[in-house]
Amino acid sequence: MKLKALLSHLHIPATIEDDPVITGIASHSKKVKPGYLFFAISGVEADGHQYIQEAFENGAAAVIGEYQKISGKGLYFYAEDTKRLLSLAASYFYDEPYKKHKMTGITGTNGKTTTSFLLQHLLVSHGVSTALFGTVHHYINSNIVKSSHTTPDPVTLQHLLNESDDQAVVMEVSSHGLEQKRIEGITYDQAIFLNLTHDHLDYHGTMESYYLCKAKLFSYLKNKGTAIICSEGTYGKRLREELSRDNNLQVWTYGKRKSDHFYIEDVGKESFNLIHETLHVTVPLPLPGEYNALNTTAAIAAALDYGIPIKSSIEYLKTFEGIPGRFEELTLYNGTEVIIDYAHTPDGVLQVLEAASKKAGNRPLYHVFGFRGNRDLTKRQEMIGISLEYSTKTVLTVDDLNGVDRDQLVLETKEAIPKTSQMPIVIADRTEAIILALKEAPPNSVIIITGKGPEKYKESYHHPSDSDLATVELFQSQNKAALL
Ligand SMILES: CC(=O)N[C@H]1[C@@H](OP(=O)(O)OP(=O)(O)OC[C@H]2O[C@@H](n3ccc(=O)[nH]c3=O)[C@H](O)[C@@H]2O)O[C@H](CO)[C@@H](O)[C@@H]1O[C@H](C)C(=O)N[C@@H](C)C(=O)N[C@H](CCC(=O)O)C(=O)O
Ligand SMILES: Nc1ncnc2c1ncn2[C@@H]1O[C@H](COP(=O)(O)OP(=O)(O)OP(=O)(O)O)[C@@H](O)[C@H]1O
Repeated sequence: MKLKALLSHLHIPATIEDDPVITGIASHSKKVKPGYLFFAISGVEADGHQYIQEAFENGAAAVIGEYQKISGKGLYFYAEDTKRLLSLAASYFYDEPYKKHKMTGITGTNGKTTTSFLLQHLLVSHGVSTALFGTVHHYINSNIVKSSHTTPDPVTLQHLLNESDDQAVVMEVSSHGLEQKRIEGITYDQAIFLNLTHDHLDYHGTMESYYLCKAKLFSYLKNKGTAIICSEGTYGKRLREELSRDNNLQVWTYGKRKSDHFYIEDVGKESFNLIHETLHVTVPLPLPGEYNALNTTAAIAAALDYGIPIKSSIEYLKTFEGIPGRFEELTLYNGTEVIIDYAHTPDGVLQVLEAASKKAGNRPLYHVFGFRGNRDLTKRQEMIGISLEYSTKTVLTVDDLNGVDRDQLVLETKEAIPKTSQMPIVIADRTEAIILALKEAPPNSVIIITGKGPEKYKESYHHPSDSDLATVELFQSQNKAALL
């Protein structure tokens, strides 16, 4: 692709004699190769304009930045909003690959991974080849691609969209992705709003700006595209009101009210009832909890928009195999049931503990979890409060340190404990904390470990294990051996 064509697509005026061939796009100076177009971006940690020289040294054919002028030599163009331009350029460079697929974007504080796995399962079961972008992994042309971000950076995203020969693309769209305009240059056929509750206030500042950021996903919908909105919660209702004024969209709501296009009732352990227009059906619950009945309804509604009848989706749900680290269950030799879950927000913890305590009934419920360093501190106290309310015993530990000293994180965690009579145990070593719960919980208890889900530990701990599941399995194998 020639530089002039790219600049003209981005509406950047340029009078240049040479028109070099652009061989790639980059926003990180160290990824620049000869012939690349480099975008200088002012970020949270660094300022890409400081790396322009390095980009030229690595062979950049040209640079686009937000400074009016730069010192030094090289083809430089001034423009506003390089984050947006980077995404538009990447989309153009890779031939606007969204056009090859039917595109679904899913946003919300919690449930993006769950809903995207469910929708992918329904589509694939119906014979629609489906790519997936998300936290656990990306999935392109039936191959798993490692994921470093829920919503990848624009160059990776557009490259993978171009690589994908899949008919459909189901994409988790994070608020960071939206704020950083990573999805600019994509038009969606359908977009799903799951919920909005307390998270990421370290980044967004207020719930209002967090909401406005999430709501932006719907501005990327095509004309007559479908908006699927969970109308539970104030923000879902607000979005429904705002979008229903837009005659260019098809707005479907789901929730627990008869006024919803898809409404649910009688959520049990195994199934729930779904009502859509004149259809009343019983749907198998693929994962426990009312929140998963809602996630499943979102996936069924999205599948219907793809032309998949609800009754077919119900059949397909019977073969859903679950998701790593989302209410993942295993039973110990002594009858205790262990649940590994990715809940890491107050609402996520509340929902999953409600489901776990229903499962536990009169049996003791132990809860092990910790906080990530350098992430929204304001949600911690609420999360501990919820844990203390639902669990027989709470064991607090650490999650990823993210550069924070472990003792410091433990101190911050202790400071977040609400002043209640029931004090949680605090154990700095995550493997020790899990093993303590496993040892202490009487036979036939329920133990829930939240926060990390399937992710590998980033820290090293006392016991030789690299994930919550591996720690439980280590304990299980040692104790089985002791019994023999
Ligand atoms: C806060 C945040 O989201 N930051 C993301 C953002 O970084 P940034 O724009 O702030 O970049 P920066 O590090 O300040 O650097 C500024 C610029 O200088 C450039 N640079 C920097 C160094 C250098 O040597 N040369 C160079 O050119 C950088 O490439 C960048 O363009 O853009 C980068 C490139 O796309 C991302 O890798 C980075 O993700 C960081 C690592 C991150 O942890 N992000 C998380 C919070 C995130 O995005 N999470 C969401 C899911 C959240 C959830 O729902 O749980 C996700 O979608 O994954
Ligand atoms: N609809 C929901 N409402 C509230 N909590 C939910 C919902 N769905 C899932 N959860 C809880 O949130 C946790 C994370 O779920 P999931 O991974 O599907 O969300 P996510 O939005 O993809 O999160 P992330 O982007 O951080 O990975 C689950 O393990 C569960 O505890």
